[in-house]
Amino acid sequence: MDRVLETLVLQNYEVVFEVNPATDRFRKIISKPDALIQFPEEGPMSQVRDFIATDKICEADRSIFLTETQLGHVLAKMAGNEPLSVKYRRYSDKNELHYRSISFIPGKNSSSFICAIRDETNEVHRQYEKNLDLRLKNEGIRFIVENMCENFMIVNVSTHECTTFTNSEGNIACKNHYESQINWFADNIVVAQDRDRYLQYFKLDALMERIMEEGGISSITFPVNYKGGRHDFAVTSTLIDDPSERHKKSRYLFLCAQDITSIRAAEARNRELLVSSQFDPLTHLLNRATTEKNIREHLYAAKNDSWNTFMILDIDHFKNVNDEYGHMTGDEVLHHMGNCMREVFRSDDILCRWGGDEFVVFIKGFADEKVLTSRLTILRDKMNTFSSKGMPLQVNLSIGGVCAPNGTTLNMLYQKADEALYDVKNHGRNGISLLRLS
Ligand SMILES: Nc1nc2c(ncn2[C@@H]2O[C@H](COP(=O)(O)OP(=O)(O)OP(=O)(O)O)[C@@H](O)[C@H]2O)c(=O)[nH]1
Repeated sequence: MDRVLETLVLQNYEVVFEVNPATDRFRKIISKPDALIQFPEEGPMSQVRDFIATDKICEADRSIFLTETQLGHVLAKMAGNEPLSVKYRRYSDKNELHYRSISFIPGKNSSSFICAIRDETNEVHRQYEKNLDLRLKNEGIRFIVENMCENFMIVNVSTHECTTFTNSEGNIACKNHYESQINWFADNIVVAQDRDRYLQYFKLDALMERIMEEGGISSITFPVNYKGGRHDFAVTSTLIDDPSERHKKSRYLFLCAQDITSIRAAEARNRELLVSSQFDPLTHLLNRATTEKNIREHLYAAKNDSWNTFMILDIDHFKNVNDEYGHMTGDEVLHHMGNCMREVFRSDDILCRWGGDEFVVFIKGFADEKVLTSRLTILRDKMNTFSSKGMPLQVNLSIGGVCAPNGTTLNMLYQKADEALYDVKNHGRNGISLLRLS
């Protein structure tokens, strides 16, 4: 068998003919026993073409097959030394699509050429699967880059070769060596004070270990100089196996870098908003709405046999302070009141500016009048010694309060404390009255 035929056999051709172009007749040279079509030993070449063109060929491929396999077309191609292989698809008896080809190879002399038929279905499937994996992988990367992060890096952990995708600059992908890339970032964008922390974290072995320790994903945030300003970047890393290399698994490190500057700023704004919605800006005590909510939550959750204390603290003749010393001094007094309350009560107590010159203290699970009175006395002393711009200004407080078991509603607590306060106001102010509900 000559070399051409040997090659054809090795390449798994099912049927090989020698064709005489002068007579347009074939002579069968090789026919594998499992060949799909068993052709006669010899006959007109048109018989082969017609048979294939009618034998369950895929409709879309028929006319191109007939055109490309015409003798004139075949001879013209071979004269130009162009290899000619016509691909076509046919359905099997089970209606499965098979990928086949018919190839035309020049013979030793111009009096004959070789025509060979082959089934390529398995190869096409293998190629398709590989392409599908690659497509899926690329689609996945594109999705992540477009939707989740601006910058993305894939590192082959065996070769340390890395590809960096930069979405902010129009999906630029560049190949590099992992360590060079990390060093480039360290030299060019990472803020100097964080350089060591950054380099330490991104040492490949250490990072891979950390990913495993942290359950498959590791994240870090560090500041960078980027787009002409200081930005916060969050980098999230994970390890994956390359899905397209089934037999020889390669590990890849995926790193997503997200600019979280605006998210951080929004979080800070939200925190500020939350604080300003809960606190009184002048005294930094809780405002009335938050206090009512917190007290109700406590009353709802606390044990029924516990006792609480609710007190209203009112500055005496505060209107006179404003009128005599001015509104600014009045504000200073209110501010001072807030500071004194924080000094005297515990951080766990609910301290509130209820409104105007009226303050509220709610003490959870505590109702010892003696202790409370001594605390209130300290508070009154502190307010008495208030001075504005070196000028002493005596500020007196009237305090009404109630110690009550937990089942008492907030409305009832307020009402009883207000009655006690009214009593103090009616008896010359500057005093304390604590009721005990049973
Ligand atoms: N400086 C200042 N004054 C305020 C503020 N809020 C309310 N006030 C003033 O607080 C004063 C409260 O006056 P009143 O309710 O008559 O009470 P009072 O003068 O303390 O009189 P008694 O409670 O009866 O002793 C009013 O003049 C309000 O204008 C504030 O934020 N700053």
